[in-house]
Amino acid sequence: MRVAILQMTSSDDPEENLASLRTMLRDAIGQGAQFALTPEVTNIVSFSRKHQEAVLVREAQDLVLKGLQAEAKALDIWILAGSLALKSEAPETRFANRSLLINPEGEIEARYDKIHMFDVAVSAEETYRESAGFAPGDRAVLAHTGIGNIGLTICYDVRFGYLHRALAQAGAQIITAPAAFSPGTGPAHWQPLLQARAIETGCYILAPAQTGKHKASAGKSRSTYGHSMVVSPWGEVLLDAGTDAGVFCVDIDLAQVDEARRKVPSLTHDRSFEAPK
Ligand SMILES: O=C(O)CNC(=O)[C@H](CS)NC(=O)CCC(=O)C(=O)O
Repeated sequence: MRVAILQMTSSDDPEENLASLRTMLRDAIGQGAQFALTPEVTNIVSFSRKHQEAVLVREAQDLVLKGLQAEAKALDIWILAGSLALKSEAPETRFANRSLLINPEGEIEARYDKIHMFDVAVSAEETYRESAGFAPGDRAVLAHTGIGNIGLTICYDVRFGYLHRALAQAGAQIITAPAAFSPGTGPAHWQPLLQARAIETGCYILAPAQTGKHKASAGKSRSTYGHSMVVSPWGEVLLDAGTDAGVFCVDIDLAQVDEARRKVPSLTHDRSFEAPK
C-alpha cells in the first residue's frame, strides 16, 4: 500500500487550509497513494482562543471534514484527518482535538480524541497549556479496516508508550501519530520517540506533521518542527520529510509487521511485577 504524508503549514483560516488539502490530495492521487494522512490541527493553527471560538464549529458542521469526506469519495482514497480542532458537545466548553479516519465511501470509520494534553514549559519563551483550550479524551481507538488495523494517536501521545502497547496488543498494525511538534523539543525527541514506539510495538508509525512558521493569528505567531516521518515495524526511518510543506509517498507492506514481531516477540513477553515502593 502506498501512503501519502501531507506535510502542511496550516493557517488560522480553515477554508484556506481546505483549499491546500484539495491540491495536495490530487498530488497524492497522481503519485498512486491509497491512504493520505494530514497533521494535527489541520484545519486551524492559532493560539487565539477568541479567534478559535469565532471560527470553529462542531464535528457535524465542520466544512473541512465535509470537504475531506467528499474528496475521499471522489478520489477513492482513505484519508486520516490527523486532527481537527472542533467544538465539543455542551456542557464541555473546551474544544476537542480529534483525529478522524475517513474511508473511500466518504464515511467516518473512526474518531479519536487526543488523550494526553501538552501542558509543558519547554523554555521561558515557549510554553503550552493545551488543557486550557482542549478537553482530553479518555478512550483508545483501534480501527479494523480493509487497509489494516489502525491505532489512532495524536502528537504528545507519542511520549506515552503504554497507549501504543495497548493498541498493538489489541491488534494494531499501523499507528498514526499526526503532530504539530514544538521547535524546542523536536530536534532531540521527535525521531527517537517515533522509532521507539515502532520498535516496541512492531507497528508502522505514520507521522504527518505541521511545519514551519505559521501566519500570525491575533498577533501571536507559532512555529512547528516539521520532519513528518514514516517508521517501519523494525524501527527504520523510511521517510524524513524535512521542513518544506508537500506530499511525500512511501510504500508499506503489512507482512513486515509479522516479520518484525517474529524476530523480536517482545509484545508477548509482558510480566506482572510488584510496584516499586
Ligand atoms: O494547540 C493546538 O493548536 C493543537 N495542539 C497542539 O499543537 C499540541 C499542544 S500545544 N502540540 C503538541 O502536543 C506538541 C507536543 C510536543 O511538541 C512534544 O511532545 O514535545
